[in-house]
Amino acid sequence: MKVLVSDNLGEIGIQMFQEAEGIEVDVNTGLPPEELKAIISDYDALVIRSATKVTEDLLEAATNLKVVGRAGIGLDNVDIPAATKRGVVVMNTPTGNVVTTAEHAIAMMLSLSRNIPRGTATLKQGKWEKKKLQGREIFNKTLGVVGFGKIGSIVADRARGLKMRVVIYDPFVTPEQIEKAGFESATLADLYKQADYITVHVPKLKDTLGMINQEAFAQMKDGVMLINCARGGIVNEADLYAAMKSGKVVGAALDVFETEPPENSPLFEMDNFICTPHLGASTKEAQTNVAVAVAEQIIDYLQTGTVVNAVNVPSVTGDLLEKLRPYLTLGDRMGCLMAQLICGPLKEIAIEYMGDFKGLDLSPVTTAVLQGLLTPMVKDMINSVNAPVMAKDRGIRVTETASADAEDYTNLIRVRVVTTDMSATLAGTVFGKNDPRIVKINNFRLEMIPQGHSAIIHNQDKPGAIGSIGSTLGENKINIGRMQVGQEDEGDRNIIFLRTDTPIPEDVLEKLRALPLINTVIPLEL
Ligand SMILES: NC(=O)c1ccc[n+]([C@@H]2O[C@H](COP(=O)([O-])OP(=O)(O)OC[C@H]3O[C@@H](n4cnc5c(N)ncnc54)[C@H](O)[C@@H]3O)[C@@H](O)[C@H]2O)c1
Ligand SMILES: O=C(O)[C@H](O)COP(=O)(O)O
Repeated sequence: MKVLVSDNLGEIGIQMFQEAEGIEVDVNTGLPPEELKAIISDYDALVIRSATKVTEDLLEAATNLKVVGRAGIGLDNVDIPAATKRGVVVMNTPTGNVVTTAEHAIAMMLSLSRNIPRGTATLKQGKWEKKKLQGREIFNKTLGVVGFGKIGSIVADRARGLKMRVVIYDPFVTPEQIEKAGFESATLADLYKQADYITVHVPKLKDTLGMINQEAFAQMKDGVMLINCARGGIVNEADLYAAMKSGKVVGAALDVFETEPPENSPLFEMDNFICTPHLGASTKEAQTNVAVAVAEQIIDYLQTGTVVNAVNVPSVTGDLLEKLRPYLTLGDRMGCLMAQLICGPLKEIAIEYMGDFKGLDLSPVTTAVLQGLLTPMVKDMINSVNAPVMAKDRGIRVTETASADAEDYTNLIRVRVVTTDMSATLAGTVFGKNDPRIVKINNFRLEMIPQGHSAIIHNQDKPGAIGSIGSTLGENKINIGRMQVGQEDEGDRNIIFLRTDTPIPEDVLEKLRALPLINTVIPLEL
Protein backbone atom coordinates (compact mmCIF):
# COMPACT_ATOMS: atom_id res chain seq x y z
CA MET A 1 0.00 0.00 0.00
CA LYS A 2 1.38 3.41 -0.94
CA VAL A 3 0.70 6.61 0.97
CA LEU A 4 1.33 10.10 -0.39
CA VAL A 5 1.75 12.97 2.06
CA SER A 6 1.05 16.09 0.00
CA ASP A 7 0.99 18.78 2.73
CA ASN A 8 3.29 19.41 5.70
CA LEU A 9 2.76 16.69 8.27
CA GLY A 10 4.41 16.36 11.70
CA GLU A 11 7.55 14.20 11.42
CA ILE A 12 6.15 11.64 13.84
CA GLY A 13 3.31 10.84 11.43
CA ILE A 14 5.77 10.19 8.61
CA GLN A 15 7.83 7.93 10.88
CA MET A 16 4.71 5.97 11.79
CA PHE A 17 3.98 5.34 8.10
CA GLN A 18 7.62 4.33 7.50
CA GLU A 19 7.47 1.82 10.33
CA ALA A 20 4.06 0.36 9.42
CA GLU A 21 4.10 -3.11 7.91
CA GLY A 22 3.16 -3.32 4.26
CA ILE A 23 3.10 0.46 3.83
CA GLU A 24 5.38 2.69 1.79
CA VAL A 25 5.23 6.46 2.18
CA ASP A 26 6.27 9.32 -0.12
CA VAL A 27 6.35 12.93 1.04
CA ASN A 28 5.84 15.35 -1.82
CA THR A 29 4.44 18.68 -0.65
CA GLY A 30 3.48 21.83 -2.51
CA LEU A 31 2.86 20.08 -5.85
CA PRO A 32 0.91 22.08 -8.45
CA PRO A 33 -2.48 20.39 -9.15
CA GLU A 34 -1.39 19.02 -12.56
CA GLU A 35 1.71 17.35 -11.09
CA LEU A 36 -0.29 15.84 -8.25
CA LYS A 37 -2.83 14.56 -10.78
CA ALA A 38 -0.06 12.92 -12.81
CA ILE A 39 1.17 10.78 -9.88
CA ILE A 40 -1.96 10.19 -7.80
CA SER A 41 -2.89 6.88 -9.46
CA ASP A 42 0.15 5.28 -7.76
CA TYR A 43 -1.31 5.80 -4.30
CA ASP A 44 -3.77 4.03 -2.03
CA ALA A 45 -3.92 6.84 0.53
CA LEU A 46 -3.47 10.61 0.47
CA VAL A 47 -2.61 12.67 3.56
CA ILE A 48 -3.42 16.38 3.40
CA ARG A 49 -3.90 19.53 5.46
CA SER A 50 -5.65 22.61 4.05
CA ALA A 51 -3.35 23.29 1.07
CA THR A 52 -4.03 20.29 -1.22
CA LYS A 53 -7.30 20.62 -3.11
CA VAL A 54 -8.92 17.20 -3.52
CA THR A 55 -11.15 18.03 -6.46
CA GLU A 56 -13.36 15.81 -8.61
CA ASP A 57 -10.73 16.11 -11.33
CA LEU A 58 -7.99 14.81 -9.02
CA LEU A 59 -10.22 11.99 -7.75
CA GLU A 60 -10.97 10.91 -11.29
CA ALA A 61 -7.27 10.32 -11.84
CA ALA A 62 -6.88 8.61 -8.45
CA THR A 63 -7.77 5.14 -9.66
CA ASN A 64 -6.22 3.30 -6.70
CA LEU A 65 -7.12 5.76 -3.97
CA LYS A 66 -8.95 4.28 -1.01
CA VAL A 67 -8.67 6.93 1.65
CA VAL A 68 -7.99 10.64 2.11
CA GLY A 69 -6.79 11.60 5.61
CA ARG A 70 -6.95 15.23 6.72
CA ALA A 71 -4.47 16.05 9.50
CA GLY A 72 -6.80 18.62 11.04
CA ILE A 73 -10.49 19.46 10.96
CA GLY A 74 -11.72 21.52 8.01
CA LEU A 75 -12.56 19.53 4.88
CA ASP A 76 -13.70 22.36 2.62
CA ASN A 77 -10.71 21.60 0.37
CA VAL A 78 -12.10 18.09 -0.31
CA ASP A 79 -14.97 17.34 -2.70
CA ILE A 80 -16.65 14.87 -0.36
CA PRO A 81 -19.58 13.87 -2.63
CA ALA A 82 -17.10 13.12 -5.45
CA ALA A 83 -14.95 11.04 -3.08
CA THR A 84 -18.00 9.14 -1.83
CA LYS A 85 -19.12 8.41 -5.37
CA ARG A 86 -15.73 6.91 -6.12
CA GLY A 87 -15.69 4.91 -2.91
CA VAL A 88 -12.93 6.90 -1.25
CA VAL A 89 -13.16 7.19 2.54
CA VAL A 90 -12.55 10.74 3.78
CA MET A 91 -11.29 11.00 7.36
CA ASN A 92 -10.27 13.95 9.51
CA THR A 93 -8.80 14.23 12.99
CA PRO A 94 -11.49 16.23 14.74
CA THR A 95 -9.98 16.76 18.18
CA GLY A 96 -6.19 17.08 17.84
CA ASN A 97 -6.03 20.84 17.28
CA VAL A 98 -9.10 22.18 19.07
CA VAL A 99 -7.35 23.45 22.22
CA THR A 100 -4.63 25.09 20.13
CA THR A 101 -7.17 26.85 17.91
CA ALA A 102 -9.23 28.00 20.87
CA GLU A 103 -6.05 29.40 22.45
CA HIS A 104 -5.34 31.24 19.20
CA ALA A 105 -8.74 32.94 19.34
CA ILE A 106 -8.08 33.99 22.94
CA ALA A 107 -4.60 35.22 21.94
CA MET A 108 -6.17 37.26 19.14
CA MET A 109 -8.66 38.80 21.58
CA LEU A 110 -5.94 39.81 24.03
CA SER A 111 -3.60 41.03 21.24
CA LEU A 112 -6.39 43.21 19.85
CA SER A 113 -7.32 44.59 23.28
CA ARG A 114 -3.75 45.49 24.21
CA ASN A 115 -2.39 46.45 20.77
CA ILE A 116 0.41 43.92 21.08
CA PRO A 117 1.19 43.52 17.33
CA ARG A 118 1.23 47.30 16.81
CA GLY A 119 3.28 47.90 19.95
CA THR A 120 5.85 45.40 18.69
CA ALA A 121 5.95 46.82 15.15
CA THR A 122 6.22 50.49 16.17
CA LEU A 123 8.79 49.83 18.88
CA LYS A 124 10.92 47.96 16.35
CA GLN A 125 10.66 51.05 14.16
CA GLY A 126 12.11 53.08 17.05
CA LYS A 127 8.79 54.64 18.14
CA TRP A 128 7.54 54.77 21.77
CA GLU A 129 3.77 55.10 21.23
CA LYS A 130 2.73 54.54 24.84
CA LYS A 131 -0.18 56.95 24.85
CA LYS A 132 -1.49 56.08 21.41
CA LEU A 133 -1.61 52.36 22.15
CA GLN A 134 -3.72 52.45 25.28
CA GLY A 135 -5.80 49.29 25.37
CA ARG A 136 -8.85 47.99 27.18
CA GLU A 137 -9.51 45.26 29.73
CA ILE A 138 -11.44 42.15 28.85
CA PHE A 139 -12.46 41.65 32.51
CA ASN A 140 -16.26 41.91 32.87
CA LYS A 141 -16.70 42.42 29.13
CA THR A 142 -19.17 40.31 27.14
CA LEU A 143 -17.83 37.75 24.67
CA GLY A 144 -20.29 36.48 22.07
CA VAL A 145 -19.36 33.00 20.83
CA VAL A 146 -21.00 32.01 17.54
CA GLY A 147 -20.87 28.20 17.28
CA PHE A 148 -20.73 26.10 20.45
CA GLY A 149 -18.91 23.07 19.06
CA LYS A 150 -15.55 21.68 20.07
CA ILE A 151 -13.58 24.91 19.65
CA GLY A 152 -16.32 27.39 20.58
CA SER A 153 -16.94 25.59 23.88
CA ILE A 154 -13.22 25.67 24.79
CA VAL A 155 -13.03 29.38 23.94
CA ALA A 156 -16.09 29.99 26.15
CA ASP A 157 -14.49 28.07 28.99
CA ARG A 158 -11.17 29.95 28.72
CA ALA A 159 -13.02 33.29 28.56
CA ARG A 160 -14.90 32.38 31.72
CA GLY A 161 -11.53 31.86 33.39
CA LEU A 162 -10.62 35.40 32.30
CA LYS A 163 -13.74 36.61 34.11
CA MET A 164 -15.68 37.57 31.00
CA ARG A 165 -19.43 37.23 30.62
CA VAL A 166 -19.99 34.69 27.83
CA VAL A 167 -23.10 34.53 25.62
CA ILE A 168 -23.50 31.77 23.08
CA TYR A 169 -25.43 31.42 19.83
CA ASP A 170 -25.69 27.98 18.22
CA PRO A 171 -28.99 26.96 16.61
CA PHE A 172 -28.08 23.27 16.85
CA VAL A 173 -27.38 23.21 20.57
CA THR A 174 -30.30 23.54 23.00
CA PRO A 175 -30.34 26.49 25.42
CA GLU A 176 -30.47 23.88 28.22
CA GLN A 177 -27.13 22.38 27.09
CA ILE A 178 -25.55 25.83 26.93
CA GLU A 179 -26.90 26.77 30.35
CA LYS A 180 -25.84 23.41 31.79
CA ALA A 181 -22.30 24.23 30.67
CA GLY A 182 -22.61 27.46 32.66
CA PHE A 183 -23.11 29.96 29.82
CA GLU A 184 -25.92 32.21 28.63
CA SER A 185 -27.75 31.19 25.49
CA ALA A 186 -28.76 34.03 23.17
CA THR A 187 -30.36 34.63 19.82
CA LEU A 188 -27.97 35.88 17.18
CA ALA A 189 -29.61 39.33 17.31
CA ASP A 190 -29.19 39.51 21.11
CA LEU A 191 -25.60 38.33 20.88
CA TYR A 192 -24.85 41.08 18.34
CA LYS A 193 -26.56 43.64 20.57
CA GLN A 194 -24.70 42.67 23.76
CA ALA A 195 -21.21 41.52 22.81
CA ASP A 196 -18.06 43.62 23.22
CA TYR A 197 -16.14 40.85 21.44
CA ILE A 198 -17.50 38.37 18.90
CA THR A 199 -15.64 35.21 17.95
CA VAL A 200 -16.90 32.77 15.29
CA HIS A 201 -16.38 29.02 15.51
CA VAL A 202 -18.72 27.57 12.89
CA PRO A 203 -17.88 25.43 9.87
CA LYS A 204 -18.00 26.99 6.42
CA LEU A 205 -21.46 26.02 5.20
CA LYS A 206 -24.04 27.49 2.86
CA ASP A 207 -25.67 29.19 5.87
CA THR A 208 -22.49 30.47 7.46
CA LEU A 209 -20.74 31.75 4.35
CA GLY A 210 -20.82 35.54 4.65
CA MET A 211 -22.95 35.40 7.81
CA ILE A 212 -20.92 38.24 9.36
CA ASN A 213 -21.85 40.88 6.79
CA GLN A 214 -23.07 44.46 6.56
CA GLU A 215 -26.44 43.51 8.00
CA ALA A 216 -24.81 41.74 10.94
CA PHE A 217 -22.39 44.61 11.63
CA ALA A 218 -25.33 47.02 11.69
CA GLN A 219 -26.81 45.08 14.63
CA MET A 220 -23.57 45.01 16.62
CA LYS A 221 -22.62 47.26 19.53
CA ASP A 222 -20.50 50.29 18.64
CA GLY A 223 -16.87 49.57 19.48
CA VAL A 224 -17.14 45.80 19.02
CA MET A 225 -14.05 43.67 18.29
CA LEU A 226 -14.31 40.67 15.96
CA ILE A 227 -12.26 37.48 15.75
CA ASN A 228 -12.41 34.78 13.07
CA CYS A 229 -10.23 31.72 13.58
CA ALA A 230 -12.74 29.43 11.85
CA ARG A 231 -12.89 29.70 8.07
CA GLY A 232 -12.30 32.41 5.52
CA GLY A 233 -15.51 33.74 3.99
CA ILE A 234 -17.62 33.45 7.15
CA VAL A 235 -16.76 37.14 7.64
CA ASN A 236 -17.40 39.24 4.53
CA GLU A 237 -14.08 41.08 4.24
CA ALA A 238 -15.39 44.06 2.23
CA ASP A 239 -18.18 44.60 4.78
CA LEU A 240 -15.68 44.27 7.64
CA TYR A 241 -13.49 46.93 6.03
CA ALA A 242 -16.48 49.28 5.78
CA ALA A 243 -17.49 48.58 9.39
CA MET A 244 -13.94 49.32 10.57
CA LYS A 245 -13.76 52.50 8.50
CA SER A 246 -17.03 53.70 10.02
CA GLY A 247 -15.73 53.06 13.54
CA LYS A 248 -18.42 50.48 14.31
CA VAL A 249 -15.78 47.79 14.65
CA VAL A 250 -12.76 49.04 16.58
CA GLY A 251 -10.63 45.93 16.18
CA ALA A 252 -10.65 42.80 14.05
CA ALA A 253 -8.46 39.73 13.98
CA LEU A 254 -8.51 37.25 11.12
CA ASP A 255 -6.57 33.99 10.97
CA VAL A 256 -8.44 32.84 7.88
CA PHE A 257 -9.32 34.63 4.64
CA GLU A 258 -11.71 34.49 1.71
CA THR A 259 -8.65 33.78 -0.47
CA GLU A 260 -5.55 32.30 1.08
CA PRO A 261 -3.06 33.84 0.96
CA PRO A 262 -4.99 37.13 0.66
CA GLU A 263 -3.80 39.53 -2.00
CA ASN A 264 -3.69 43.31 -1.44
CA SER A 265 -6.44 43.23 1.16
CA PRO A 266 -7.56 46.78 2.07
CA LEU A 267 -7.81 45.49 5.65
CA PHE A 268 -4.00 45.51 5.79
CA GLU A 269 -4.09 49.33 5.79
CA MET A 270 -6.00 49.42 9.06
CA ASP A 271 -3.96 49.86 12.25
CA ASN A 272 -6.57 48.09 14.31
CA PHE A 273 -6.65 45.05 12.06
CA ILE A 274 -4.42 42.12 13.07
CA CYS A 275 -3.91 38.84 11.32
CA THR A 276 -2.06 35.54 11.15
CA PRO A 277 -1.51 33.28 8.12
CA HIS A 278 -3.97 30.48 9.07
CA LEU A 279 -1.96 29.63 12.19
CA GLY A 280 -4.92 28.51 14.32
CA ALA A 281 -3.75 24.90 14.43
CA SER A 282 -0.04 25.56 14.20
CA THR A 283 1.47 24.53 17.49
CA LYS A 284 3.93 21.73 18.09
CA GLU A 285 1.40 19.96 20.28
CA ALA A 286 -1.50 20.18 17.84
CA GLN A 287 0.61 19.13 14.87
CA THR A 288 1.91 16.13 16.82
CA ASN A 289 -1.65 15.22 17.80
CA VAL A 290 -3.07 15.42 14.27
CA ALA A 291 -0.06 13.71 12.65
CA VAL A 292 -0.29 10.77 15.07
CA ALA A 293 -4.06 10.58 14.70
CA VAL A 294 -4.08 10.65 10.89
CA ALA A 295 -1.25 8.11 10.65
CA GLU A 296 -2.95 5.76 13.12
CA GLN A 297 -6.30 6.06 11.33
CA ILE A 298 -4.90 5.49 7.84
CA ILE A 299 -2.61 2.62 8.85
CA ASP A 300 -5.51 0.97 10.65
CA TYR A 301 -7.79 1.42 7.66
CA LEU A 302 -5.27 0.08 5.14
CA GLN A 303 -4.26 -2.86 7.34
CA THR A 304 -7.57 -3.91 8.92
CA GLY A 305 -10.41 -1.94 7.34
CA THR A 306 -11.15 -0.17 10.64
CA VAL A 307 -12.83 3.15 9.89
CA VAL A 308 -12.46 5.98 12.43
CA ASN A 309 -13.50 9.62 12.04
CA ALA A 310 -14.68 9.20 8.48
CA VAL A 311 -17.13 11.84 7.32
CA ASN A 312 -18.65 9.82 4.48
CA VAL A 313 -19.05 6.35 6.02
CA PRO A 314 -19.99 5.21 9.56
CA SER A 315 -17.06 4.68 11.91
CA VAL A 316 -16.37 1.01 12.53
CA THR A 317 -13.64 0.70 15.11
CA GLY A 318 -11.60 -2.49 15.56
CA ASP A 319 -13.75 -3.50 18.52
CA LEU A 320 -17.04 -2.94 16.76
CA LEU A 321 -15.67 -4.50 13.57
CA GLU A 322 -14.97 -7.74 15.47
CA LYS A 323 -18.57 -7.84 16.73
CA LEU A 324 -20.05 -6.85 13.39
CA ARG A 325 -17.85 -9.04 11.19
CA PRO A 326 -20.13 -12.14 11.05
CA TYR A 327 -23.14 -9.90 10.28
CA LEU A 328 -21.15 -8.03 7.64
CA THR A 329 -20.25 -11.36 6.00
CA LEU A 330 -23.86 -12.51 6.25
CA GLY A 331 -25.15 -9.21 4.80
CA ASP A 332 -22.72 -9.33 1.89
CA ARG A 333 -23.53 -13.01 1.17
CA MET A 334 -27.27 -12.38 1.35
CA GLY A 335 -26.88 -9.51 -1.12
CA CYS A 336 -24.77 -11.68 -3.39
CA LEU A 337 -27.24 -14.60 -3.23
CA MET A 338 -30.19 -12.30 -3.84
CA ALA A 339 -28.49 -10.85 -6.92
CA GLN A 340 -28.39 -14.37 -8.38
CA LEU A 341 -32.03 -15.15 -7.59
CA ILE A 342 -33.70 -12.09 -9.06
CA CYS A 343 -34.22 -10.69 -12.51
CA GLY A 344 -35.28 -7.24 -13.72
CA PRO A 345 -34.17 -3.79 -12.58
CA LEU A 346 -34.19 -3.26 -8.83
CA LYS A 347 -36.90 -1.03 -7.37
CA GLU A 348 -36.85 -1.61 -3.64
CA ILE A 349 -34.64 -3.20 -0.99
CA ALA A 350 -36.14 -3.60 2.48
CA ILE A 351 -33.84 -4.80 5.24
CA GLU A 352 -35.38 -5.86 8.51
CA TYR A 353 -33.30 -6.44 11.63
CA MET A 354 -35.30 -8.78 13.84
CA GLY A 355 -34.56 -9.70 17.44
CA ASP A 356 -31.59 -8.88 19.63
CA PHE A 357 -28.41 -7.48 18.08
CA LYS A 358 -27.03 -6.33 21.44
CA GLY A 359 -27.30 -2.65 20.58
CA LEU A 360 -24.92 -2.85 17.59
CA ASP A 361 -25.12 -0.07 14.99
CA LEU A 362 -26.16 -2.15 11.98
CA SER A 363 -25.90 0.50 9.26
CA PRO A 364 -22.62 -1.05 7.97
CA VAL A 365 -24.55 -4.34 7.54
CA THR A 366 -27.12 -2.57 5.34
CA THR A 367 -24.23 -1.24 3.29
CA ALA A 368 -22.79 -4.77 3.04
CA VAL A 369 -26.15 -6.09 1.71
CA LEU A 370 -26.21 -3.31 -0.90
CA GLN A 371 -22.61 -3.98 -1.84
CA GLY A 372 -23.28 -7.70 -2.36
CA LEU A 373 -26.46 -6.99 -4.29
CA LEU A 374 -25.09 -4.29 -6.59
CA THR A 375 -21.69 -5.85 -7.29
CA PRO A 376 -22.90 -7.85 -10.32
CA MET A 377 -24.16 -4.59 -11.86
CA VAL A 378 -21.21 -2.34 -11.22
CA LYS A 379 -18.42 -4.84 -10.57
CA ASP A 380 -15.42 -3.39 -8.72
CA MET A 381 -16.74 0.18 -8.90
CA ILE A 382 -18.62 -0.44 -5.67
CA ASN A 383 -17.41 -0.58 -2.07
CA SER A 384 -18.71 0.04 1.41
CA VAL A 385 -18.36 3.80 1.00
CA ASN A 386 -20.31 4.38 -2.19
CA ALA A 387 -22.85 1.51 -2.04
CA PRO A 388 -25.67 3.66 -0.54
CA VAL A 389 -24.99 6.44 -3.06
CA MET A 390 -24.99 3.96 -5.95
CA ALA A 391 -28.34 2.56 -4.82
CA LYS A 392 -29.78 6.07 -4.53
CA ASP A 393 -28.39 7.11 -7.92
CA ARG A 394 -30.18 4.13 -9.46
CA GLY A 395 -33.49 5.20 -7.93
CA ILE A 396 -33.60 2.15 -5.64
CA ARG A 397 -35.57 2.73 -2.46
CA VAL A 398 -33.68 1.31 0.53
CA THR A 399 -35.41 0.94 3.89
CA GLU A 400 -34.14 -0.35 7.22
CA THR A 401 -36.49 -1.42 10.00
CA ALA A 402 -36.10 -3.17 13.32
CA SER A 403 -38.50 -5.46 15.12
CA ALA A 404 -38.37 -7.52 18.30
CA ASP A 405 -39.62 -10.86 16.90
CA ALA A 406 -36.94 -13.09 15.36
CA GLU A 407 -39.13 -16.23 14.99
CA ASP A 408 -37.10 -19.16 16.42
CA TYR A 409 -33.76 -17.35 16.35
CA THR A 410 -31.97 -14.89 18.63
CA ASN A 411 -31.73 -12.53 15.72
CA LEU A 412 -32.55 -12.60 12.05
CA ILE A 413 -31.84 -10.37 9.07
CA ARG A 414 -34.57 -10.37 6.44
CA VAL A 415 -33.91 -8.89 3.01
CA ARG A 416 -36.82 -8.37 0.65
CA VAL A 417 -36.15 -7.16 -2.86
CA VAL A 418 -38.67 -5.92 -5.38
CA THR A 419 -37.70 -5.62 -9.04
CA THR A 420 -39.81 -4.59 -12.00
CA ASP A 421 -40.45 -8.31 -12.69
CA MET A 422 -40.60 -10.09 -9.32
CA SER A 423 -39.97 -10.02 -5.61
CA ALA A 424 -37.87 -12.31 -3.40
CA THR A 425 -37.09 -12.66 0.29
CA LEU A 426 -34.11 -14.09 2.13
CA ALA A 427 -33.53 -14.51 5.85
CA GLY A 428 -30.22 -15.14 7.53
CA THR A 429 -28.71 -15.40 10.97
CA VAL A 430 -25.42 -16.09 12.70
CA PHE A 431 -25.06 -19.44 14.45
CA GLY A 432 -22.85 -19.40 17.54
CA LYS A 433 -20.40 -16.54 17.43
CA ASN A 434 -19.21 -16.62 13.89
CA ASP A 435 -21.23 -18.85 11.56
CA PRO A 436 -23.43 -17.02 9.07
CA ARG A 437 -26.34 -19.07 7.69
CA ILE A 438 -29.12 -18.41 5.19
CA VAL A 439 -32.20 -19.92 6.83
CA LYS A 440 -34.96 -19.02 4.41
CA ILE A 441 -35.28 -18.45 0.68
CA ASN A 442 -38.78 -17.13 0.11
CA ASN A 443 -40.88 -19.67 2.05
CA PHE A 444 -38.31 -22.46 1.86
CA ARG A 445 -36.60 -23.12 5.18
CA LEU A 446 -33.05 -24.37 4.89
CA GLU A 447 -29.69 -24.16 6.60
CA MET A 448 -27.23 -22.94 4.05
CA ILE A 449 -23.60 -21.97 4.63
CA PRO A 450 -23.36 -18.97 2.29
CA GLN A 451 -20.10 -19.97 0.70
CA GLY A 452 -18.93 -22.02 -2.25
CA HIS A 453 -20.86 -23.73 -5.07
CA SER A 454 -24.53 -24.53 -4.88
CA ALA A 455 -27.76 -24.62 -6.83
CA ILE A 456 -31.46 -24.12 -6.25
CA ILE A 457 -33.66 -26.51 -8.22
CA HIS A 458 -37.41 -26.38 -8.61
CA ASN A 459 -38.92 -29.72 -9.56
CA GLN A 460 -42.24 -31.50 -9.70
CA ASP A 461 -43.02 -33.37 -6.51
CA LYS A 462 -43.10 -36.82 -8.12
CA PRO A 463 -41.15 -40.03 -7.51
CA GLY A 464 -37.84 -40.20 -9.38
CA ALA A 465 -37.09 -36.47 -9.49
CA ILE A 466 -34.43 -36.45 -6.77
CA GLY A 467 -32.90 -39.71 -8.04
CA SER A 468 -32.52 -38.31 -11.53
CA ILE A 469 -30.67 -35.22 -10.20
CA GLY A 470 -28.32 -37.40 -8.11
CA SER A 471 -27.48 -39.75 -10.96
CA THR A 472 -26.94 -36.91 -13.49
CA LEU A 473 -24.48 -35.21 -11.15
CA GLY A 474 -22.83 -38.54 -10.25
CA GLU A 475 -22.35 -39.49 -13.90
CA ASN A 476 -20.57 -36.17 -14.35
CA LYS A 477 -18.37 -36.69 -11.27
CA ILE A 478 -19.92 -33.89 -9.27
CA ASN A 479 -20.10 -34.69 -5.61
CA ILE A 480 -23.09 -33.44 -3.61
CA GLY A 481 -21.96 -32.13 -0.24
CA ARG A 482 -25.41 -31.34 1.09
CA MET A 483 -28.97 -31.58 -0.16
CA GLN A 484 -32.11 -30.15 1.41
CA VAL A 485 -35.58 -30.67 0.04
CA GLY A 486 -38.62 -28.60 0.85
CA GLN A 487 -42.10 -28.16 -0.43
CA GLU A 488 -43.33 -24.86 -1.77
CA ASP A 489 -46.51 -23.52 -0.20
CA GLU A 490 -48.61 -23.77 -3.31
CA GLY A 491 -48.88 -26.45 -5.97
CA ASP A 492 -46.96 -29.66 -6.35
CA ARG A 493 -43.49 -28.16 -6.66
CA ASN A 494 -40.45 -29.00 -4.59
CA ILE A 495 -37.51 -26.82 -4.00
CA ILE A 496 -34.11 -28.43 -3.62
CA PHE A 497 -30.97 -26.81 -2.32
CA LEU A 498 -27.73 -28.50 -3.37
CA ARG A 499 -24.22 -27.82 -2.27
CA THR A 500 -21.53 -29.29 -4.48
CA ASP A 501 -17.77 -29.69 -4.06
CA THR A 502 -17.08 -28.17 -7.48
CA PRO A 503 -19.02 -25.76 -9.70
CA ILE A 504 -21.64 -27.40 -11.92
CA PRO A 505 -20.48 -26.84 -15.51
CA GLU A 506 -22.87 -25.32 -18.05
CA ASP A 507 -23.35 -28.61 -20.01
CA VAL A 508 -24.34 -30.45 -16.81
CA LEU A 509 -26.74 -27.64 -15.90
CA GLU A 510 -28.34 -28.12 -19.31
CA LYS A 511 -28.62 -31.90 -18.70
CA LEU A 512 -30.32 -31.19 -15.36
CA ARG A 513 -32.69 -28.69 -16.95
CA ALA A 514 -33.58 -31.28 -19.59
CA LEU A 515 -34.67 -33.89 -17.00
CA PRO A 516 -38.44 -34.55 -17.29
CA LEU A 517 -39.40 -33.60 -13.71
CA ILE A 518 -37.15 -30.55 -13.37
CA ASN A 519 -38.55 -27.03 -13.85
CA THR A 520 -35.64 -24.67 -13.16
CA VAL A 521 -32.01 -24.91 -12.09
CA ILE A 522 -30.30 -21.80 -10.71
CA PRO A 523 -26.56 -22.19 -10.10
CA LEU A 524 -25.21 -20.09 -7.24
CA GLU A 525 -21.66 -19.01 -6.52
CA LEU A 526 -21.07 -17.44 -3.11
N1 LIG B 1 -7.88 28.42 12.08
C1 LIG B 1 -7.58 27.16 12.12
O1 LIG B 1 -6.44 26.78 11.89
C2 LIG B 1 -8.64 26.16 12.49
C3 LIG B 1 -8.28 25.00 13.20
C4 LIG B 1 -9.26 24.06 13.51
C5 LIG B 1 -10.57 24.27 13.11
N2 LIG B 1 -10.88 25.39 12.42
C6 LIG B 1 -12.26 25.67 12.03
O2 LIG B 1 -13.00 26.00 13.20
C7 LIG B 1 -14.38 25.77 12.98
C8 LIG B 1 -15.01 25.11 14.19
O3 LIG B 1 -14.42 23.85 14.41
P1 LIG B 1 -15.01 22.86 15.52
O4 LIG B 1 -14.07 21.72 15.59
O5 LIG B 1 -15.36 23.58 16.77
O6 LIG B 1 -16.34 22.41 14.80
P2 LIG B 1 -17.61 21.70 15.46
O7 LIG B 1 -18.28 20.98 14.37
O8 LIG B 1 -17.24 20.96 16.69
O9 LIG B 1 -18.52 22.94 15.90
C9 LIG B 1 -19.15 23.78 15.00
C10 LIG B 1 -20.40 24.32 15.69
O10 LIG B 1 -20.99 25.29 14.82
C11 LIG B 1 -22.40 25.18 14.99
N3 LIG B 1 -23.07 25.81 13.86
C12 LIG B 1 -23.33 25.33 12.63
N4 LIG B 1 -24.00 26.24 11.91
C13 LIG B 1 -24.15 27.32 12.71
C14 LIG B 1 -24.75 28.60 12.52
N5 LIG B 1 -25.35 28.93 11.36
N6 LIG B 1 -24.72 29.47 13.54
C15 LIG B 1 -24.14 29.15 14.72
N7 LIG B 1 -23.58 27.94 14.97
C16 LIG B 1 -23.58 27.06 13.96
C17 LIG B 1 -22.63 23.69 15.08
O11 LIG B 1 -23.86 23.40 15.70
C18 LIG B 1 -21.44 23.25 15.94
O12 LIG B 1 -21.81 23.21 17.30
C19 LIG B 1 -14.43 25.01 11.67
O13 LIG B 1 -14.72 25.92 10.64
C20 LIG B 1 -13.03 24.50 11.46
O14 LIG B 1 -12.75 24.27 10.12
C21 LIG B 1 -9.95 26.34 12.10
O1 LIG C 1 -9.30 22.90 9.90
C1 LIG C 1 -8.21 22.84 10.45
O2 LIG C 1 -7.83 21.82 11.07
C2 LIG C 1 -7.36 24.06 10.45
O3 LIG C 1 -7.88 25.01 9.59
C3 LIG C 1 -5.92 23.81 10.25
O4 LIG C 1 -5.51 23.87 8.93
P1 LIG C 1 -3.99 23.50 8.58
O5 LIG C 1 -3.80 22.08 8.90
O6 LIG C 1 -3.80 23.79 7.15
O7 LIG C 1 -3.12 24.36 9.46
